[in-house]
Amino acid sequence: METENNKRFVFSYYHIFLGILAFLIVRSCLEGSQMQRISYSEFKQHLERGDIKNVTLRGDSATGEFVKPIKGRVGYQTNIVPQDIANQLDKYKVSYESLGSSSFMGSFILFFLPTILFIGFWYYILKRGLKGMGGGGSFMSIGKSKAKIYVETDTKTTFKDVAGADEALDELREVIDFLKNADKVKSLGGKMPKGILLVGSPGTGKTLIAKAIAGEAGVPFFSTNGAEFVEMFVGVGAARVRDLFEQAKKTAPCIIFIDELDALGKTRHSNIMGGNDEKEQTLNQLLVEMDGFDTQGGIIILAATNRPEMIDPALLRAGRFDRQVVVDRPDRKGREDILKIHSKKVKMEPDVNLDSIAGLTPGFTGADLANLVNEAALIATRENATAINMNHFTLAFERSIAGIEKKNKILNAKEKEIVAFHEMGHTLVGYWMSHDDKIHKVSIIPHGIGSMGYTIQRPTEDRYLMTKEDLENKMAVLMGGRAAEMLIFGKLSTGASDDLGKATNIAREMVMRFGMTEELGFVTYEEAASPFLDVKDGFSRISYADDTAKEIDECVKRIVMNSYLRAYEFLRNHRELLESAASSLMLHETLSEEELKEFFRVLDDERAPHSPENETHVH
Ligand SMILES: Nc1ncnc2c1ncn2[C@@H]1O[C@H](COP(=O)(O)OP(=O)(O)OP(=O)(O)O)[C@@H](O)[C@H]1O
Ligand SMILES: [Zn+2]
Repeated sequence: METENNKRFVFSYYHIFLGILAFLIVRSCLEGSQMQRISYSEFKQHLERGDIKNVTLRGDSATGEFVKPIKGRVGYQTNIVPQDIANQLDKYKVSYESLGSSSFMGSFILFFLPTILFIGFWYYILKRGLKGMGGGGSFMSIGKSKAKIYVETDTKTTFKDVAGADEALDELREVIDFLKNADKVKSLGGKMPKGILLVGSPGTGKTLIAKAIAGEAGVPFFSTNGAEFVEMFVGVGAARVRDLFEQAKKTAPCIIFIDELDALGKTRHSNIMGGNDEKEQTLNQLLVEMDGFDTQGGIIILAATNRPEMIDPALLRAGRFDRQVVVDRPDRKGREDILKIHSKKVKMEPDVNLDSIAGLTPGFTGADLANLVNEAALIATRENATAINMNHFTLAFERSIAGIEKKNKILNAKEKEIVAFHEMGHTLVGYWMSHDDKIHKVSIIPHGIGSMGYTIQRPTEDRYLMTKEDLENKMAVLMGGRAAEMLIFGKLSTGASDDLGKATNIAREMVMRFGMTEELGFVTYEEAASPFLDVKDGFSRISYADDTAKEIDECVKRIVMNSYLRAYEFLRNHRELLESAASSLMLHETLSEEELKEFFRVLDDERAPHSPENETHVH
């Protein structure tokens, strides 16, 4: 919203400029083309012939219309002899008026104002451009306060206003301690991350969380939007970034929040023509500012995005936004809590069951739920009800679901079932194959583009070396999703393509890089890259024969298939466990490490020794 307003403001500002200019130019052109310049004697001849219709006197200058067009001109302009003119006009009875001797102002407006406006306009643009490029410190103030920067010095929002994002909040708690005790941390020489990137779908509460951190820590909250920085004139965005940091430094400790960081885009490599200097300059300025201050000053920059892949890698490097916190869509319990928060602001009948509404709304974000409560309140008002009842909620739900389904990927009951089995397949195989790895969390809440649910496995220690067996286990875990789907539904779905891709890559590496197959021996078949050629450009040289290529493909296929069969066998032998775990996942949508223990206990009893894996994130 705010972005829009600001843009409109900026646009109209320039447009008024251009409008006046165009008007004046067109007007003077029109006048010029319709007006004939004549000498005073010519004028007197016309007077004699009765060609002159009227006369307007402005000091020494006279303008007016002919009775009928002469040489295509309807009017004339001439310089008069002031002592003579009145007599002449009276003699021929031509109507005239005098506008006094304001000819200076008149010609000033007519001739100089457009020029001045024009020069001023370009001067203005040039100066702003220069300023952005780091020139002309004396013009500093020109760029001030153009970007919409919101400052809240006394934020009332706290963590109490946020629900269903406990993990994200836990990760951010230390930031609050840091801001609260900025002085102490400083004296101890402690280090904090400068930038934290909140990643999550629109409406999951990223802005809310950032504000709540400021509220909890009791520090000012500067917020702005990445799109604010991208203007049509080079250098403006960079100037705004500088302003923002200048202001923030004065009020440290504080939080700077930049929404839609992705608006600054990934411009640096994608622009062959060298265009879009504006984005690049803005981005560079942000990098400079981030590198230029240290967190001991007590400024923490939070940024939000729902398209982390669009963010320039330079922004993610150490010392910048090197910490990422995922803000997920809320699970069932989270949704209930969010509903509780928002329904506190309205009046509700006791029959309203928030838990069952939470059950109806998988995939809804915090913003969607806030809207739902709002909508229900509107419906209740329209019905002149004294409080919101369950019926109002049902109506509101029906109204909002269509839009939300379109906007988000919301699973229907059948899809939910398939995804639950798929994810549980990963989870159980994962736990079985690698007992050292902790399964951290499993969820069927859509997580991002191209993935349905997810399973997060955390390695208990960092791994540098992996054995053949490790890799095979890893592949089996990846194949566990599809294996579970096949076992239960007997059908293939598209949900496993990401897994298959990852498993295939591992198999390829085993064959081609690690020399782990008997058929192809301890030989690497890596594509030999010349130092002068970029492998990614497709110019790499293949250092093996066509027959070998075929053999490699077959080998890869066999390895992947074997891992699939291993996963399938395991799940077939534990079908009951799979079913009960999947139905629990369907109900709760997310299962934590703690909640999974119940199912893992069954496996613990028959465990075979296995080795750990690296962290895998399988879909
Ligand atoms: N976890 C939550 N708990 C409570 N309310 C929430 C939550 N998430 C969102 N909301 C509600 O939705 C509103 C909009 O959320 P917010 O603007 O913070 O989302 P966002 O993730 O920043 O979205 P965007 O990516 O569009 O900027 C909040 O003001 C709040 O009322
Ligand atoms: Zn999967």
